[in-house]
Amino acid sequence: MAFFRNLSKKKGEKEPAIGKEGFRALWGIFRFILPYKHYFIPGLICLFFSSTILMAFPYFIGELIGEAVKIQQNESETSLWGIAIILFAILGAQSIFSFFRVYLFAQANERAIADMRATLYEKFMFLPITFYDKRRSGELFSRITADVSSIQEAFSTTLAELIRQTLTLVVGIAFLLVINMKLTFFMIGTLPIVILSAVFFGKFIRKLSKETQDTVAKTNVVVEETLQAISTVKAFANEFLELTRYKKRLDDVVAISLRTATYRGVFISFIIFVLMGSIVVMLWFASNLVAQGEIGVDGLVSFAIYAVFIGGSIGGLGEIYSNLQKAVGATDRIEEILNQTEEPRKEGIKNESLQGEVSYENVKFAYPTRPDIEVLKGIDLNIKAGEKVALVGHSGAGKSTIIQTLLRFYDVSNGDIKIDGKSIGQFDLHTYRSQIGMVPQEVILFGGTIRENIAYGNPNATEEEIRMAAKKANALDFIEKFPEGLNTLVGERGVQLSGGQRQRVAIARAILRDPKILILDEATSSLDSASEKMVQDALEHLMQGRTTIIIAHRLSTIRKVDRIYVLDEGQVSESGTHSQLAEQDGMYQHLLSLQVEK
Ligand SMILES: Nc1ncnc2c1ncn2[C@@H]1O[C@H](COP(=O)(O)OP(=O)(O)OP(=O)(O)O)[C@@H](O)[C@H]1O
Repeated sequence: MAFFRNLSKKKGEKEPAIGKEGFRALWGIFRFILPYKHYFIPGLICLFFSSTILMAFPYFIGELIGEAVKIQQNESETSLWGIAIILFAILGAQSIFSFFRVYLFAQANERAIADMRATLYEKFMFLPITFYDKRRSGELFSRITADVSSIQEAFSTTLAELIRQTLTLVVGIAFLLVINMKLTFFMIGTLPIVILSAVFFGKFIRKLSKETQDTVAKTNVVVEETLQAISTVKAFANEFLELTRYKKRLDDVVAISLRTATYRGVFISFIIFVLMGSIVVMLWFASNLVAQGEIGVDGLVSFAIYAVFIGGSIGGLGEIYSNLQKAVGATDRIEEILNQTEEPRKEGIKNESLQGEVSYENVKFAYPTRPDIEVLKGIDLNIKAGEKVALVGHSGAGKSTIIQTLLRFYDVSNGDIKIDGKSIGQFDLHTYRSQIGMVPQEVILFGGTIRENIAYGNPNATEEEIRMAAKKANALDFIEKFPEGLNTLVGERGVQLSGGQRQRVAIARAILRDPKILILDEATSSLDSASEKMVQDALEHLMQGRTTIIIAHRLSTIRKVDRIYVLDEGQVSESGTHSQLAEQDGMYQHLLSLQVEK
């Protein structure tokens, strides 16, 4: 039956066959178990005993029945109690070993799997942004969830099953040979017919199951998309359109599932016929041997039970193989991530406090995903410590790219970026980034409380410091209006706060961080004027005493900065104060005129 279960459980994905490499990968992932070998090895020993002890069971059942027949025929006077007690002793010993096998495996496994998840997560945290540019977050998410779970199953159930079934097979066949060689060879001769027909049909059914899974997956995409954008669906009054779309997909699912079910029905009845047929043939052959006196009733009973054990273990091998396949695939994908190079963690100047002088010297840069397109084409910037500058320019001119390179998300291919006269590559990454603060364009908060979100700027901050930061960010008033105050939950990604409120929480966070260099990516969508004023006041507060780089979308907010750099297609086309640039017949003037027209 395990074979049938396997078919229905089969997921849509197809894993490659397990080769030498696959086993090597699986062996490699075993390193996570090694620290817990003092649980794992005794677990293996218990598994060995629980499996082998059980193999004595059919033998004594045969003895019991054989003895009963002899008593009936007055050939023996022994009490059956003795054998029954042995059978109970076998069962008892088997249960104790099984319990410890499960317990010890779980002790090793749960810890090893938690270590594996932590190692992967640590990797995620320290992998460079370039890694994320090439991958979808949903895909990475499934590495730490589904793939780790497949490996967990392999380490706990699958491995145990593999050992148990193999032992059952080997010990079982050995017992059978002892009972009667002729019958054993006859059984081994009929087995391939059952196995071959199961494998042949099984493959066909699996293909159909995959089709069903794919169709179901497509249906799920519709639900996922519409739930994510439910406000858009409602705003366009397209509920019925979506419903029709979904029902159409459901019809497809029903059609293909029914087709698969028909074939599965044929398959199951066929297999049962072949299975039962082979049992009938076997019993016929065995009865002949009994009639000829070659085998006793006790031998026949033991034989039948061993045959069931062996049949079960062969049936189980299919499921074991497909689980191993899944685990090998998962291992490959996990190893691929674990082998990626992280951002440097320990190199460079540590604990140096920055002054905040920033200079770009002929910086050229292309994103690794598009190496042919140079986004920065020789940028020069000179920003003294404490100065406030703005970057302006058309969409796509390279403003955000300058910030990304300043944050060392990417290394530049040419030129140098220096802070306080030292190339940024010389600093320890943690020391360096912890002195840069950022208020992003689209503030995304973490789903906890307002307090946790502000404290993200400095996890060691005291309650007083958090309140002070909220006050300076003009956020304390609105926070205190919530009944829960700082303990108010912000909802997933901060959706329960307004845009302006979210920005002020982000400003409070930056104030608490107290960075030497501050990056303000101005929100493109404008807030209402009252809210805008509060955010602007909070930003003024935040900018005091720090080098500030503002990515400006609305030119009205940057009139007072020390210098404006106008970017055009990856180059600085003009720079100067607002009044200098406004008088110049250049791009800034053009941008200004565009905004006035609005
Ligand atoms: N991760 C990335 N990988 C590849 N190309 C990118 C990436 N990010 C941005 N680009 C490209 O680099 C160019 C500059 O983009 P950038 O985001 O720096 O412009 P921007 O001036 O900040 O624009 P906006 O005002 O619209 O935000 C664009 O052509 C963009 O398509």
